Amino acid sequence: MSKILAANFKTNHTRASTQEYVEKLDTSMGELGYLDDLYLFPPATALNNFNVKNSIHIGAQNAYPTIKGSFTGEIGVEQLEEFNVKTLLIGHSERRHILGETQEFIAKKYIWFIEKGFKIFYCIGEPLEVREAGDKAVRQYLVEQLEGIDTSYENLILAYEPVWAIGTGKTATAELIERTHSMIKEMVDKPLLYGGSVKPQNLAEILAVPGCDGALIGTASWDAESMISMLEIAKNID
Ligand SMILES: O=C(CO)COP(=O)(O)O
Repeated sequence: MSKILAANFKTNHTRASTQEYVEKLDTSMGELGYLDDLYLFPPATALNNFNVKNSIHIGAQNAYPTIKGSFTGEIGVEQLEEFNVKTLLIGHSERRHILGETQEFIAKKYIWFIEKGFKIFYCIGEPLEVREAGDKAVRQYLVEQLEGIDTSYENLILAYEPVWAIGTGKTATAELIERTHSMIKEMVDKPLLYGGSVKPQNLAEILAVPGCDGALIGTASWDAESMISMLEIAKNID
């Protein structure tokens, strides 16, 4: 099965640098003969109608469940439609833990956007203290993060991103990823990506894990050359 790669820019890149990045990636995908889908999540200010030849899909890192309205600082469907954006990241741990999104709000957002037909990348993952409490605690934590989420939705991609591995350089071991992915797959039968300090040096090992359908990459995706080298690695695994 072909692997899904996705790049989460978080609060990095400008409109101009995103344009350059997309052009570089598009050219390299052509040269490599990379035919799989690549999802990019630039900041909202860099969303655009990119003119690309390959399967590059642009998603939003966040949006408010509204077409338009009075939600200061937020963007809704009207702003996404301008750039043909039909893909959305929901449930990222930074939005849960730093921006304070509750499971109730996340579920409301999810339901709203699936009704609009959006492709959803839905993130789940436990903090360190839960991991240290063992598999049973992890399972319970992940079950709670799936509360109110219609997991039968056809356009759903899940991402398992343990909080302790995000931006820390501390990647989960292949064994732990395999065990946790198999636990999640028992609950939800959907494509499942791993995220958390994925980089060119560990991508091949991670993509080879049974039950790992791709990677959601933060830090190591921000540099176009680094991302291109990961496309090359993913292509050789297919
Ligand atoms: O949060 C992530 C992707 O959504 C992962 O971030 P890092 O790759 O920087 O650990």
